[in-house]
Amino acid sequence: MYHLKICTHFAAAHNLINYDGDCENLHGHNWKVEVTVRAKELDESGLGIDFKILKARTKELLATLDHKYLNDLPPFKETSPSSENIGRYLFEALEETLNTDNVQVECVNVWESDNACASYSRD
Ligand SMILES: Nc1nc2c(c(=O)[nH]1)N=C([C@H](O)[C@H](O)COP(=O)(O)OP(=O)(O)OP(=O)(O)O)CN2
Ligand SMILES: [Zn+2]
Repeated sequence: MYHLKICTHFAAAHNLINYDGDCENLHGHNWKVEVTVRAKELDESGLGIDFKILKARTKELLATLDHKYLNDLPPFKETSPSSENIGRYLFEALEETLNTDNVQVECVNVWESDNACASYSRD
């Protein structure tokens, strides 16, 4: 099994809901997003999936969050935009566009600062 990872980022504002503390107030982050996929086999070029495709699909998705107020967006209208929930949203959206017989999204890491990260993967 091959494991491929790309890293990109987006900037947005949010506030945690049902949270007792200063993070319930409007604030922002430069989130770093790492997407890992696994590939069973390589193509004739020796690639599990082209990093260009992985980056393009991820960036296209992150563009819908970039420079937005996350709480106003449909995925987070009823769901607190924590790094955990952002990770799950990205994971499920990327599965839709990336998963094939050969390639599956394995993990999404969402870093909200240099020292705090939430990861989402399936059991
Ligand atoms: N498990 C999680 N915990 C917290 C999340 C989260 O998404 N998942 N998010 C927040 C807030 O978004 C907040 O912005 C983070 O606040 P804080 O930890 O205080 O971040 P700092 O960068 O200010 O950290 P310091 O180490 O205090 O400088 C909170 N928790
Ligand atoms: Zn925050």
